[in-house]
Amino acid sequence: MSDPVQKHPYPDALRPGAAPAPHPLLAPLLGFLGTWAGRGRGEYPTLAEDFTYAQEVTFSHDGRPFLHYEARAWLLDADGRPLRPSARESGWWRLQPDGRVEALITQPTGVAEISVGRAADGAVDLTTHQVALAPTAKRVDATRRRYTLTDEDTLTFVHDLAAVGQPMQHHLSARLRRGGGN
Ligand code: HEM
Repeated sequence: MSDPVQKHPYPDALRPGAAPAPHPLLAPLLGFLGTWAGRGRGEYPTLAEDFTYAQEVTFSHDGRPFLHYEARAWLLDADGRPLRPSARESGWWRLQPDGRVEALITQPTGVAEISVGRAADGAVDLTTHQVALAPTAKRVDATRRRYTLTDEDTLTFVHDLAAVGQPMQHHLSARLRRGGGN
């Protein structure tokens, strides 16, 4: 006889005040914890048109010195209605002493990024340390990601991309609100 399946004894926390207590190294990014939703715009010189998208992002932790990160986007039509699923990614942001961050992020497009940067004053700036590509993935050379808490309920995001033979330049900008809405 096997034991009955138990509920996970160590669920993730989505708020700084929830159990488990956040690891002290999470301090610079405590304001990121939770679920965010909002809209953004994107472009790239290889694309015929700019696009508008909506996105949900979640940061959680289990008491250890890393965040679990998950983001799902979908494209919107000119009237703001959902058009189709778009980029999604998930990963782990490892917080180091002095606010250093090592982020491991994977995408279903066959791209795995390791980015490094710093977190301070509710902002983090990540640049590529290494990109690994699945054999059929499009070529991605590097990214730069900046996340900024402009107030406790607003997270802005800017993403630059060097890919498919193009130099580093703007791909995405978004403004997310805590718990949803725009
Ligand atoms: C909110 C997140 C994102 C959205 C909404 C988004 C949206 C798009 C869209 C609409 C396209 C055009 C192709 C298509 O229709 O699917 C595209 C292309 C592309 N995106 Fe993104 N993207 C996102 C994040 C990313 C990230 C994180 C990366 C890389 C790390 C990336 C790399 C690329 C590349 C390489 C292309 C192909 C360009 C080409 O072949 O000309 N995107 N993206």
